[in-house]
Amino acid sequence: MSPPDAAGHQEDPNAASHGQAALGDLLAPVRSRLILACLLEVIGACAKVVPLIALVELARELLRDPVREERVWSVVAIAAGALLLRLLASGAALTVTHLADTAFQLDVRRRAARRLGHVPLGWFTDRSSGRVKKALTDDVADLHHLVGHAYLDLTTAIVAPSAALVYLLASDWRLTFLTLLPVLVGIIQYAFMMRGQGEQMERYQRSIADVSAAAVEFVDGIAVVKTFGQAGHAHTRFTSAAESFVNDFWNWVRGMLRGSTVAELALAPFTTLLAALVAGAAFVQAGWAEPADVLPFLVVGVAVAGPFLELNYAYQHLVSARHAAGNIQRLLSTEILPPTADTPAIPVDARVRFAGVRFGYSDDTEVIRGVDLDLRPGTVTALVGPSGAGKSTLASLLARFWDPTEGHVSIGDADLREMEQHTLYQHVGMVLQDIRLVRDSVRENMRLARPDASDEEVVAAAQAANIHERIMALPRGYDSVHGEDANLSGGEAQRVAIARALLADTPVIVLDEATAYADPDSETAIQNALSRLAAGRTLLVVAHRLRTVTGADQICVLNEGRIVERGDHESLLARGGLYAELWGAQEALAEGRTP
Ligand SMILES: Nc1ncnc2c1ncn2[C@@H]1O[C@H](COP(=O)(O)OP(=O)(O)OP(=O)(O)O)[C@@H](O)[C@H]1O
Repeated sequence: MSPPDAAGHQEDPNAASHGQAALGDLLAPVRSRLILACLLEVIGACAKVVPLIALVELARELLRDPVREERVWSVVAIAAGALLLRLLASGAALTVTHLADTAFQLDVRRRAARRLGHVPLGWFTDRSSGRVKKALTDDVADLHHLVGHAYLDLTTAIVAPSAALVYLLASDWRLTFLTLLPVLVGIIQYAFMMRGQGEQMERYQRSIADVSAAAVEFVDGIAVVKTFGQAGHAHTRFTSAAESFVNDFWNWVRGMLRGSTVAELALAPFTTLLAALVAGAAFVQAGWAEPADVLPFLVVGVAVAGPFLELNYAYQHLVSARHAAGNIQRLLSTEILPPTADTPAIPVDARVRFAGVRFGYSDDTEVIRGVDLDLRPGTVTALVGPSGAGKSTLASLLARFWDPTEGHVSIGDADLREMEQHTLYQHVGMVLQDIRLVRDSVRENMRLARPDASDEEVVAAAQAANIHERIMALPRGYDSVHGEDANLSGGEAQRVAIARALLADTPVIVLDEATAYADPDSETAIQNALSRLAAGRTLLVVAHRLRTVTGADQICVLNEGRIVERGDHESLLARGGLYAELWGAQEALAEGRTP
């Protein structure tokens, strides 16, 4: 399988448009619970309007002569009952949505864990880790707001005004129309303002992304740009992105300022009240209504206009939730390794074979262009060659970071694609250039390879990797936690990784740039550790310093994705080809001569 976004994934700018479908898919398991919650909220929203109507009826009753005490008490009881019902129904609705949200988050995180457990290891770069974090924390939090609150807010914002409207229409349709005229104006004004907002919103999001990118670039590269006296240049990039953001934002807001002031004024409860008062007074004067008939419009009219702004907020949440759902859905559909055959292959020995292997990170550039290579059990094979020749890529195929696009890689006659993951990693161990220690004790970091290893075995592996003394010098020895009280240098972390590989005791080992961090002191320690690791195993070493691999059983010189020379050190030197050239250049450098 080829990497879907190995070159670095850009967030899909059209995520929002795919978002609706994604949202539907993601929420499918909790849809019935959400419907139930919305139905409960409908009851709560209707009950919310009842006390207002009761207030009107109470006022009407109190204006009568004589006052019917019994009726007054029944109206009060209905109002109190409605309040209680509102509390219970909305409380129950909130409980249901929050339970649904918990189930939804668990489902998303489980699906993500299952999916990511089957994506190729090469997919996990810093950038993709950032995407995973964003999707599983920020985007899931955005959806929490939608699932937990916004659907209910939306329901109340639609149902409560509708119920109030029905009551008003039943009281007097002409007064209803006049009272709600400003609301109508406000809604039309809003609709007018919202035209083209999608485009503006996208421009705004792009400006924010530019500012973030410039800020990250500025902060990440500050040491380098300062070293080269270019801090001013990086600073200019950041300020111009920020200025362009401010301009875009101001143009957008300025255009909306007048319109939104008019709309908000028209929708303000005070305006509805004023309209009801003016229209009511006119109707009473004209003899078309009694003063008591105006009361519903003064009290309940406000309930129609008020929730409109809430409707707007709930809609905004829906829009951002769609965007978030798009991101989560893309993470959950990350391309995975094809499933293993029904009868998984098991290696018969530690022989490694690359047969006609071709691979590219993208369809248009091939990095490995037809490699045939045999690694006999118990031998050391070194991959050398110019930078960018494809050495690390070829080695990573043996640990199944990616699958070849053509040909195959096998261990003990078992194609890697036909092996179960755990079988593969029981056979192949890795010490890579990018050493990853997890935030846990040094002991547990080593035990990652074999959780059942005893303390004695851990210490023995650390001794063999020449790192035991250093670990004992840490504040809490083997219990020191990486990143807290165990701050290991690159070379030391590498020896921990070698100890881990020793503990894993796999018959095949991939070593990538095993001497990258070595200072002269630790180089000997690392080399000794490596010799112990190599003993009896099949080793594939990516080497930059040719001196470290002169003893290898076989040295393969890679150039532009092909093996151009192979043999042992002596025979390659005698041949006078690329290897001899690289050797000459490195020796000259080591001796301080110009190559
Ligand atoms: N994850 C990746 N995504 C896309 N391209 C990549 C990736 N890793 C490596 N490449 C590209 O593949 C080519 C081979 O890289 P590779 O790291 O395998 O070469 P190398 O011989 O190990 O180089 P070096 O000695 O400099 O480490 C290079 O052009 C590199 O830019």
